[in-house]
Amino acid sequence: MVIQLSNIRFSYPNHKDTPILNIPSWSMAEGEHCFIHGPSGNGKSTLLNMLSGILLPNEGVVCVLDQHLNNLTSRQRNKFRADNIGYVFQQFNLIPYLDALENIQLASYFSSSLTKSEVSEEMSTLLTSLNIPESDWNKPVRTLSIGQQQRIAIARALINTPKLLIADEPTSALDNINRDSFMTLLMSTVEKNNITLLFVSHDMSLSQYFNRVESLSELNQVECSNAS
Ligand SMILES: Nc1ncnc2c1ncn2[C@@H]1O[C@H](COP(=O)(O)OP(=O)(O)OP(=O)(O)O)[C@@H](O)[C@H]1O
Repeated sequence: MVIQLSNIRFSYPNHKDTPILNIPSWSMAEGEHCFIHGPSGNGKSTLLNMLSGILLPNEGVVCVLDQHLNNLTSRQRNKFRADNIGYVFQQFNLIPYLDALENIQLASYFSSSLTKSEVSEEMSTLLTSLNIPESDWNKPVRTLSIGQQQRIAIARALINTPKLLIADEPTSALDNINRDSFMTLLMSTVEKNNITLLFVSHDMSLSQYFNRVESLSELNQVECSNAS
């Protein structure tokens, strides 16, 4: 299993009496493309932060790629995340004054899986396959279009050849045309690289791209709804 959650309970330290997650059991197998939907505030980002080892549960076991994240120190979890998990964020989180190559290089800096020359080669391959013309690779990303920035964010998420890709509302800043081309590109890229994909969004129209669709409120048994 790529993800295995058992008896998870989580609440934020400053809101101990407000449980956010209560997940008895949930898993994802290698190669699955899973879409989890839920309204704003019902714990999607909290779940993703737990799967990537940024947050630990108060109870239960988080197992990713056969590694119990609970057993790792925070430093080990950071390394594990850099080596194994790609992340595409809602607001891209690119550094605006750095160019495409520098933004991608930064992600590779935290992982030891590739040498410097392998990183250069892989960056060229990814940017080319994601349709970013070479003439744009050295421009500050803030001067590129939103669609191009989004594609650079995919390249950055894939540079360390992750086995698991996590996407948190990555289409929220895109118009319909850019959204559809982003989704088509994302799905063909994960398919080609045999990457397991977990994608969360409130936008149900995106579910058509996935072979597994779940509602967070069904897998999360938390008693009172946090959704706003
Ligand atoms: N650091 C925090 N401290 C305390 N409460 C938090 C913290 N982060 C999130 N929450 C609360 O936890 C609940 C779930 O938040 P979360 O961000 O996981 O939801 P979400 O489904 O991702 O929402 P959105 O779609 O709006 O991003 C919300 O009620 C939120 O207010």
